[in-house]
Amino acid sequence: MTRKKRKTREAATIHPRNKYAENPPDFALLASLYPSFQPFVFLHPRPRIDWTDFNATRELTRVLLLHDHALHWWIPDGQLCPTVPNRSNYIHWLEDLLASDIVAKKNSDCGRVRGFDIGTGANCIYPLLGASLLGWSFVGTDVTDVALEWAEKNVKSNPHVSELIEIRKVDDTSDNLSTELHDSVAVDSECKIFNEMGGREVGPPLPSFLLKEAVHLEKQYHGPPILLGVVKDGEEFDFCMCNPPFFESMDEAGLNPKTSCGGTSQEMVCPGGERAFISRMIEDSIVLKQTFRWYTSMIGKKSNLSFLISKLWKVGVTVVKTTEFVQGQTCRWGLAWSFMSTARKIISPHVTNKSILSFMLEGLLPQVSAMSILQSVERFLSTGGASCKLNTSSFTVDITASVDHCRAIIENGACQEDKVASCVALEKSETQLSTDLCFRVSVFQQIPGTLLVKGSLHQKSSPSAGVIGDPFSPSASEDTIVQLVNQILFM
Ligand SMILES: C[S@@+](CC[C@H](N)C(=O)[O-])C[C@H]1O[C@@H](n2cnc3c(N)ncnc32)[C@H](O)[C@@H]1O
Repeated sequence: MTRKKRKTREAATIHPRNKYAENPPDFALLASLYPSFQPFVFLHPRPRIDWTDFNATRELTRVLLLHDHALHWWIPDGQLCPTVPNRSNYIHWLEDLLASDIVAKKNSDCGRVRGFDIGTGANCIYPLLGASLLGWSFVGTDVTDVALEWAEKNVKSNPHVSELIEIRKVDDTSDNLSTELHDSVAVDSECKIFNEMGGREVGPPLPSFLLKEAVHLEKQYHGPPILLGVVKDGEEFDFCMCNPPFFESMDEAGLNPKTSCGGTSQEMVCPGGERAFISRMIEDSIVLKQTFRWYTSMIGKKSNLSFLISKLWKVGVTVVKTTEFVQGQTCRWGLAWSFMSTARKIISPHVTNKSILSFMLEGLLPQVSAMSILQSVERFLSTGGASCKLNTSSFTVDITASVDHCRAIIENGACQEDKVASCVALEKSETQLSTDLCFRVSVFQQIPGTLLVKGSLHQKSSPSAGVIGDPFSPSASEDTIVQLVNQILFM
């Protein structure tokens, strides 16, 4: 890539609030201000450092943290050395996620944001940046003694933020506990599904496909606990973040000869690489659900990004967001997911007819098209016993269903389709089905990755339409439709 192209690409991807977006580090100025940095700076033909020299990159990080963030910082030889502009991008992306109303906000800790940094490292970079830039509080975890010792040192060297940061040791031996927790969830849920198929109502089960994933994923990651077994009872966080061990082996880790940011095998490598590590994070998040408003991780390989996104949709998250972090020739991705209910963007101010409701679906995979959404709506509702007509030219599905059908589908929405059929069949035999809802679901393609979903109530043949307090009143029906559409889309 030419320098000009690289500069344009970087400018396009560095976060606009990043301190270095407009003013990249000025090596000549820093060298004149900090004599210890001078020996590492080559002034001609333009000021630069040797990125393959660990001492140079560490000194650059030290002076940047001191000069721009008033942070005192150091790491021992060979530990992973973070680049400040790049790590700041992740913090600002999190800030955007937290500020957005995509998922409901938590009312924790008097509005103070609380984060959880998985694998904070000796450098403790994310808690230090998050606390100093934005006043966030953090729990930073790690497994190695050197990381825990130096993370503590880096926190204590900065009394202005030290109250905000707790360094927590991950107990290596507690992996059994985490595995047991996963196993007990799996067994418990399997029992629930078994009972339900026997015709007994025993509460909403976890979908069985999720259990297969859980068992499958468990086989891949055999490291120390990540979230489950580390997060304490009753704790809640606005987000977790993670720069995981990306690689499966040290050979793979040494593939970029153009930089030397160090990194020991404990920091860089885990069996199964980042795919296994983040898969375990996903698995933990299925159990911890709303303990975190956002679960996030950095991803190093694009192929893993698509693998993990499809995994997330399968386990029933409500939203997935991604971003790209580019620095120099390094490109990384950010992946975020949540189990919180998504805020529906109802376009009601100018819509007087409240029987039309619409909301946006954002952050969709490219392969999730308007037609694929409509086809899943049709398939899902037909299996549940509703009558559906898909119109491929107007991008609509017209649906006629009883309110009981709709409710059964909503209540059993986490079931697989074959389970829904049996749930609804059960309902049918026990319930008097009298009230029909006729509604249309339309899907409009917005910008790539964003669809507008509209649910409109067409007619309703209830004798008690409009009676206040009637569960089948128009507003209850609208609510039913919106819940139903949400259920279908996020199943
Ligand atoms: C790639 S380093 C990231 C360090 C730092 N956050 C950064 O961005 O520079 C990954 C870190 O995760 C730690 N780690 C590995 N497995 C872990 C686990 N199960 N829980 C917490 N930390 C873990 C490693 O010791 C290492 O410090």
